[in-house]
Amino acid sequence: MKLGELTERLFIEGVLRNYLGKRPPFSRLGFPDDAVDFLPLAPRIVVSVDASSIASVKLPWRSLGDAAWAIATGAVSDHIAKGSRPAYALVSLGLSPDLDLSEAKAIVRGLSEAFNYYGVSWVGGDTNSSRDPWISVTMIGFTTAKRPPPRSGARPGDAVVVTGRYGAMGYVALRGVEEASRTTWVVEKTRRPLVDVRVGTVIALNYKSIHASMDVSDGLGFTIMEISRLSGVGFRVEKPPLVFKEVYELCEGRLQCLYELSLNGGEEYGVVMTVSKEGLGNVVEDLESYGVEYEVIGEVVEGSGLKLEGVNKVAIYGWDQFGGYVKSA
Ligand SMILES: Nc1ncnc2c1ncn2[C@@H]1O[C@H](COP(=O)(O)OP(=O)(O)O)[C@@H](O)[C@H]1O
Ligand SMILES: Cc1ncc(C[n+]2csc(CCOP(=O)(O)OP(=O)(O)O)c2C)c(N)n1
Ligand SMILES: [Mg+2]
Repeated sequence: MKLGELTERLFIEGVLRNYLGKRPPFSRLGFPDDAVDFLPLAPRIVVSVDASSIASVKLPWRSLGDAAWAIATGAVSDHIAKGSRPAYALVSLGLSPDLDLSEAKAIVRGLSEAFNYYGVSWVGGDTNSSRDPWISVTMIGFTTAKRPPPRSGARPGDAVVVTGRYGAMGYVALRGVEEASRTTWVVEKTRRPLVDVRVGTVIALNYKSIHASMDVSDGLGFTIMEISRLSGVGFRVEKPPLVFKEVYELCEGRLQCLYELSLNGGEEYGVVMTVSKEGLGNVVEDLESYGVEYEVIGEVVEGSGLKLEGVNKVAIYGWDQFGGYVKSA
């Protein structure tokens, strides 16, 4: 059956409502009301919206559910970088009347699985008709941090901490989708991108010493360049971030190769943070105690741009919604 035959009303009542979370504690409004309400779970409320057409994340080896998961993960990631615990999601869907009900269900299931994994409650949204299907996720989170770290706060002397593991999407970006689709580990690592929500807790605990922070959605190199540009500082990088074991094998210890694969890509949702020298010990201790994967890759310096120690210039491509992979350094 096509959505056009089912009607919006029956899709909402018969499908979507089964995936909505319980009402937030003490709320008065919720499905099927005009809006939702809730009590804040921490003093500072953090809100973001992140949308994407399904086509622009649908690598050939991703199912519709995987693509929906990827978009939900992108929305969670922005909160983590700001020290926020994402709690409630409102989702707008643009779906074609020609879409099979089974495909629409796969999208809704992918979103729901992601929200369950991250502990986010799907509390509302909006359903629309669109020829090119898209998903928009409005995320509401909370933080105890009095000053969530901005992109623009990096200072010379700060240590550069990068969480997460890299290299699989770099492989896709550099070698192309064709070759990547034949490479099992790349397919496995990129099918459903993951965010480590514990990083958000560490950032909230250490907000005083984390001067800048940004999530890696559009590529690690691009993210570093963006913090550099917005903070008016340079980055001196002495070692690559953690990469997947297959990347170590592939690069056979060649630094140039490790940097090329780890700095390019995107959708490898770690966080880049710059941390005061005095605060670094506590940040590292907290990352260790939560079992977060991280590496201290270098330091913030006076000047501008990204200087990689021990290698020639590495071309850096960032993901751009309009341009695809665009050279940024
Ligand atoms: N359509 C829009 N209306 C208002 N602000 C926008 C819009 N698109 C982007 N922005 C703002 O531009 C800034 C940069 O966005 P972007 O680089 O896309 O961040 P991210 O990579 O985390 O999605 C953000 O502060 C975002 O809120
Ligand atoms: C078909 C296809 N081409 C390219 C990519 C790579 N890609 C798509 S979106 C994206 C970045 C993340 O998405 P975006 O919505 O720009 O996140 P934001 O920066 O807004 O947080 C990347 C690397 C992909 N996943 N699928
Ligand atoms: Mg972001």
